[in-house]
Amino acid sequence: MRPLRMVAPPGPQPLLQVRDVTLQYRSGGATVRATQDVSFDVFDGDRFVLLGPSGCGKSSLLKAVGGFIAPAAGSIELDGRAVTQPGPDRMAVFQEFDQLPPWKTVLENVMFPLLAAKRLTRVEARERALDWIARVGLARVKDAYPHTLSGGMKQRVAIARALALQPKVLLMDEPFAALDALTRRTMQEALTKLWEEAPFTLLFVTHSIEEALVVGNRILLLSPHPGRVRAELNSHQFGLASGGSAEFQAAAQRIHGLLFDAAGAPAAHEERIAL
Ligand SMILES: Nc1ncnc2c1ncn2[C@@H]1O[C@H](COP(=O)(O)OP(=O)(O)OP(=O)(O)O)[C@@H](O)[C@H]1O
Repeated sequence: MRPLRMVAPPGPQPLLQVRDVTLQYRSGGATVRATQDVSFDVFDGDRFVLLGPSGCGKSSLLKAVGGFIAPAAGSIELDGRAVTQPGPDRMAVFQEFDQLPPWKTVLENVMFPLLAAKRLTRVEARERALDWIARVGLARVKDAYPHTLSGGMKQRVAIARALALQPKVLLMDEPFAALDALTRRTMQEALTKLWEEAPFTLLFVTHSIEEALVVGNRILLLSPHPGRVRAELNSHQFGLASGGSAEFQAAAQRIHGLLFDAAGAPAAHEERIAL
């Protein structure tokens, strides 16, 4: 079945081009296919969400864009260059709270990649790190060690650390999934606010339909294992304030239908649907 392609891409050249990407793993002598012929474009300033059921290959796609795994078929280009390995132009934030070295303070954690990239002096790196720590609201705990911070605070450090390096794309793999509902909401707000203050390009993985609508301006729906593109949707009309609205609920229903319900599945031809 051909995927729905609802929206003409905004802007001329995509920053990130994913073309017909098939990802697979060797596991115990067998081949596990994670995605099949997945294509999408991400444009500068997009908040692009990969949404789909567990096991559809969202994390694998993020890892491939990160340069951690190579496609078995297809290509990934960032700014016109083939992605072949990890690089500081693609910083990642993961779900796990243990992604920060525990022996470094908040400030040292944020400074570390800046120093490792060797683009800034120590003084400049410190200044940049302090700025980002303040932007994520952690100035007060800049000298604290990760084990003294809450899950939400640790994720804020990880976000500051990633954005301080000014990557071309920020990769986020279910970054708020391990947080309680209230903190998750606060983190969605914090991320949106950071983007509004200084837009960056985001590739965000979630299996929460609501989170996809709130965080993303464009959403790629993937079918169950192995992941194929099911549909691509514009969701820029929704934000943090839209949560309870009838329009938001209807959009969430519609996406649910596209993902899980054969009756709600699109016809075998391209059609335009409004969220
Ligand atoms: N290292 C690996 N070795 C073997 N198979 C793997 C490996 N990593 C992922 N897979 C398989 O690839 C498929 C896609 O996994 P992936 O983690 O990318 O999906 P996902 O959509 O991110 O799932 P979830 O939402 O549960 O995190 C799954 O069948 C998974 O079991």
